[in-house]
Amino acid sequence: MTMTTPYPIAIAGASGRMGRMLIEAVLAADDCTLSAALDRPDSPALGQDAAAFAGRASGVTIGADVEAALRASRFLIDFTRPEGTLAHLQACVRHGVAMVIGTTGFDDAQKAAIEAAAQHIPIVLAPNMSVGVNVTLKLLELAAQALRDGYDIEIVEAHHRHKVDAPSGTALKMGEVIAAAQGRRLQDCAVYERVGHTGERPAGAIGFATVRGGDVVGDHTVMFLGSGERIEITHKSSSRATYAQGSLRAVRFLATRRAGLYDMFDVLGLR
Ligand SMILES: NC(=O)C1=CN([C@@H]2O[C@H](COP(=O)(O)OP(=O)(O)OC[C@H]3O[C@@H](n4cnc5c(N)ncnc54)[C@H](OP(=O)(O)O)[C@@H]3O)[C@@H](O)[C@H]2O)C=CC1
Ligand SMILES: O=C(O)C1=N[C@H](C(=O)O)C[C@H](O)C1
Repeated sequence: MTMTTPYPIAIAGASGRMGRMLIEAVLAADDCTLSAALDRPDSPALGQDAAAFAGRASGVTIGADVEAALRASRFLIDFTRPEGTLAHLQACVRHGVAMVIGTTGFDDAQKAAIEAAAQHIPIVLAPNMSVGVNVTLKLLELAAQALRDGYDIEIVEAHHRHKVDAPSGTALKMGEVIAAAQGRRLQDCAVYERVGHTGERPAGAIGFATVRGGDVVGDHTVMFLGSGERIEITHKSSSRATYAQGSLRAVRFLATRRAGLYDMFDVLGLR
């Protein structure tokens, strides 16, 4: 019987909704080990055991020393905020640590910084790590090609009251996938707001609508609205565990990859 060394994984945003889900997933996976848990220097979680929220002891204390965390790690999974991810990115390049980035809400300059870092380390960047959402993106590619003419496209997403970015990274990715499948660019056709006397809907627009409230984990619906019929493609998340499991699949994928920027289509073989 051959024994392999488990992947040493640091989790950033350890006390966040996704951070906790990821810590549980890493502790439950035979091929992974929790090497470090990071939070902000002013976080009340510092000094606690990383699994204390679940009434368990992991033996890993939540800290704010990024350099020490990365010295002990081969991978960093980061679901924080764009500024946090960007700071961690530079540290990962210095330490040669591979990254799985789930954070959303990056601007163009921040995306360019991630692309530049991927020349030095392997990175999986995806606004949604769930298998179901990524299969939905493939369905949207097909639908967008077949429903190119005569169908108006609207994307509606709903999330919990704590979400800070809109539209969701997933909704934006859906828009990008649809636009690309139709030979267009999202920035040329996206409509993010409608208020007052808007006039008639411009042909070819891709509209976005955002709902925020309660504890909704993440719902996305794309409508293709024609004359006499409409097609709706919906994905609903009922647990954040799917994002955590997808992130561990991304770690396993990165373990055999050189520097480069990858996404969940690469991880799941959907390209
Ligand atoms: N790709 C995917 O599949 C998914 C992506 N997401 C995305 O992941 C991100 C996190 O979501 P969620 O877990 O719900 O958010 P939370 O607010 O629950 O958690 C964020 C964590 O990151 C920490 N943090 C915030 N700012 C910084 C910073 N500048 N530097 C370091 N750490 C920081 C927070 O600390 P503190 O509490 O002290 O602020 C907290 O621990 C969001 O962008 C969300 O859209 C979410 C689910 C799935
Ligand atoms: O903030 C969240 O919760 C989620 N964020 C991601 C996004 O912005 O698409 C993924 C998922 O929808 C949950």
